[in-house]
Amino acid sequence: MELVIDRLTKQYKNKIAVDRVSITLSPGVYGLLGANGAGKTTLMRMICGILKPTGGTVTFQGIPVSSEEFKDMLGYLPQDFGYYPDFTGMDFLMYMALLKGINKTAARKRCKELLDLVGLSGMEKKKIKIYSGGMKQRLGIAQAILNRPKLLVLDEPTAGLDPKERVRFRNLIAELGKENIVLLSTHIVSDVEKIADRILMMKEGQLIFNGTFDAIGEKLEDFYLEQFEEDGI
Ligand SMILES: Nc1ncnc2c1ncn2[C@@H]1O[C@H](COP(=O)(O)OP(=O)(O)OP(=O)(O)O)[C@@H](O)[C@H]1O
Repeated sequence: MELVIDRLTKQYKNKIAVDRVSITLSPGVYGLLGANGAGKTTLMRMICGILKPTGGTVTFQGIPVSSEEFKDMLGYLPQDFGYYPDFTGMDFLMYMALLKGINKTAARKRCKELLDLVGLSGMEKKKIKIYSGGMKQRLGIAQAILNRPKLLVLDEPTAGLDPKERVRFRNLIAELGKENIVLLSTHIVSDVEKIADRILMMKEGQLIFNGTFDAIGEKLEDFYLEQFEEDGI
């Protein structure tokens, strides 16, 4: 299983948000690090086939990500995911499942299974407006994996998670990363150092590092800060 990104570029007027990024991903968990504005969201949206590149290509299993066929293999949690506050967790997941074309009986079974997996069973009949930030994030992850995606893309999924929720999240991601490609973005080093098998780093639209955590080890934080030092971050 391979996600092949080849010279991927996105230009907005006179701003190059993603600059000739080339990388091939195979199953595992990838942590995409970068300061605000580095181009993480733009890159992820192109990988998901929802933003058209200015140049370059993205293919998954040889299929262009702009194709309908690819959508069945993708799970995506956007940064600013719109939850419906008056929906219950179960209603929301069912709604997402039906949108993804899962039939009602199968959807009900899958939603229950997922609520359990993300530790939200017991909360499924409660309205989302009373959920904590971490609970909403877990519901977001549940909707992203409804269709058992082979490629899971999570934009800043660790925002708002407390330490206990972080552990739960890490275990869930590690499990999903065994057989699938999981790409998650963050600007916080400690969020990915224990989760990701590989670290990718972006700066001003370019991929400036691609390697294992072991290759930099405990110095990841220092290394990361060095890359952004001149920007005063
Ligand atoms: N629709 C747009 N029009 C113009 N410029 C844009 C647009 N979307 C993003 N940009 C610019 O492209 C650059 C990369 O933005 P992007 O959101 O991909 O970064 P990011 O690394 O995800 O940042 P953050 O961590 O803040 O989400 C930024 O300079 C941003 O201002």
